[in-house]
Amino acid sequence: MILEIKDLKKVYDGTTVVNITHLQIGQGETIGLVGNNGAGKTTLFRMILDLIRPTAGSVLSKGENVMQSDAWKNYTASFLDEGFLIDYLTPEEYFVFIGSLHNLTAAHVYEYLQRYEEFFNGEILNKGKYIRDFSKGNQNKVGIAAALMQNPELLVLDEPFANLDPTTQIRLKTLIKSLKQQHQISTLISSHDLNHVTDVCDRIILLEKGLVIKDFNKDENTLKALEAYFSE
Ligand SMILES: Nc1ncnc2c1ncn2[C@@H]1O[C@H](COP(=O)(O)OP(=O)(O)OP(=O)(O)O)[C@@H](O)[C@H]1O
Repeated sequence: MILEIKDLKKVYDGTTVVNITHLQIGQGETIGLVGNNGAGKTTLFRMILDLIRPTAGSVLSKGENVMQSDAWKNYTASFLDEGFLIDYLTPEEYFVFIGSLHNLTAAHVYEYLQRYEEFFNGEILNKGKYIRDFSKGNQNKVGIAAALMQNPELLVLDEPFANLDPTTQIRLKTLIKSLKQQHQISTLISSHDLNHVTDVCDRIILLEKGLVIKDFNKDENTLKALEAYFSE
């Protein structure tokens, strides 16, 4: 087990926005987190990454509380939003910087980037532009690729398909699936795209008003079941 959530609560202005009694995430699981706007997905991710503190409860990563240990930072990579990027760098500079945090040389980083040529679709590298001047979709590509580059054991992506063009969405799904096959990586993906999330994930967790309403392994009926749930 890589993650364990115990009695986790976040309360804003008297409203409980996350309320999860117990949740376990196993090694190698690809988990899709779905739920309508305001369900608490991003808040949950922020507590998993110790970006915000819970009102109560804890997140344990390999048994250690993420608020009290730094160990998880060595094997966890994430991209939640553009706040993770550094606007005044070019994508190349940003990748080299992130690589340096993980002891990757610039040469390693450039070698790694070649593998993502298709995903970048000629729009990211050698443009002579700063990250701030890229479109939102292309900024997302930079953030996602930088997260994948860290070769993490736990990968957390908040709405990675949003803002990507359909071609890149499909390429991202292929990337996530191949990562899963090659490494025992655990992945948490939030998404409003029920098609993509059921395609790529083997377990789906449905949040509503901060509560886990459903938690099930994917089978051939999952997409229909989710569509029925959300059309009620
Ligand atoms: N800093 C904050 N202060 C007050 N309320 C907040 C804060 N951050 C989040 N919330 C509230 O918490 C609830 C959950 O928000 P969250 O962003 O986690 O939902 P989400 O499931 O990620 O939604 P979306 O699908 O729209 O991204 C919402 O009602 C939101 O308004």
